[in-house]
Amino acid sequence: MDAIRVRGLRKAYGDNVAVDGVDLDVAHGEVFALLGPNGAGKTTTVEILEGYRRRDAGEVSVLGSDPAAHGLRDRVGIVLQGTGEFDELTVGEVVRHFARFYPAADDPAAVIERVGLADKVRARTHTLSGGQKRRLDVALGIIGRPELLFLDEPTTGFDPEARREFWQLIRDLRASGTTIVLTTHYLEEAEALADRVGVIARGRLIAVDTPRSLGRRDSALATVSWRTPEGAWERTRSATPTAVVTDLATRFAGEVPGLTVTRPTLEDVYLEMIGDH
Ligand SMILES: Nc1ncnc2c1ncn2[C@@H]1O[C@H](COP(=O)(O)OP(=O)(O)OP(=O)(O)O)[C@@H](O)[C@H]1O
Repeated sequence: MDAIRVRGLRKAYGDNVAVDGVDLDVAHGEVFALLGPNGAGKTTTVEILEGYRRRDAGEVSVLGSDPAAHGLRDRVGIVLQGTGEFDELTVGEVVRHFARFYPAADDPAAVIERVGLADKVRARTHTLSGGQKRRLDVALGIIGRPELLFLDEPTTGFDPEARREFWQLIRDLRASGTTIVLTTHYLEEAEALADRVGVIARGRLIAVDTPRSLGRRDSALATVSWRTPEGAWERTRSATPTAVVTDLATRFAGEVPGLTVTRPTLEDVYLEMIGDH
């Protein structure tokens, strides 16, 4: 059985239909990224799966139960969009405090180390930087050793190095069997982490695929570009870029100036996809 199974999920706020008939399956051990523009319905969907929000219609099963009916607190970890502040408490106190809520909590010191806050154990949470607060949120999400972890825009405000460290943390969790559902606006993050991505636009799931194959990206035409002897840039789109490059190499009798061969990025296909909706 899948970790998550959703059929015909619907949620409206007054006249505003935020989630409009979403079907979704997430396998055990999978990392699934939900992409979509602001207001597309990602957070609403995820909050329904977490049991934080009630749905208007549809079937939802999370780890075999309906999140609206059953507490899954011990088995599910949740990182909401931006909290990370606990008044005068220190990082160590907050993580130790949350650890007490779980029957099989991880070691607080080890978790703090894993999220890269070891040198902030004694810092009061309100003194942390934005990115450090998000790291604390992540620590609280994983302290209970969840089977399933929800992360809503987990790396917003992270510097590039912190983002890479966070990606490694997610890979470690995946390797230990944790199922992960994350929302993100960073396409390279989805590409780096996700087994599959789902694109939500206006409350509908318009595509689900691997990052490599989304929008038939893997079979899209390649763009070959190079510089002519006169110094102008030339480019051509081709299904057989190797032949184009071979031909250029012959023509230039060796090195082709400024040669690049590119295919559409995940961001390219994503933008094209949501532009149509
Ligand atoms: N508590 C609420 N009350 C009323 N409307 C809401 C509420 N929460 C969300 N909405 C509306 O539902 C729609 C979907 O919002 P949601 O937060 O799910 O989008 P999102 O895809 O997570 O966006 P973002 O990328 O900006 O986080 C939006 O039109 C939003 O205004």
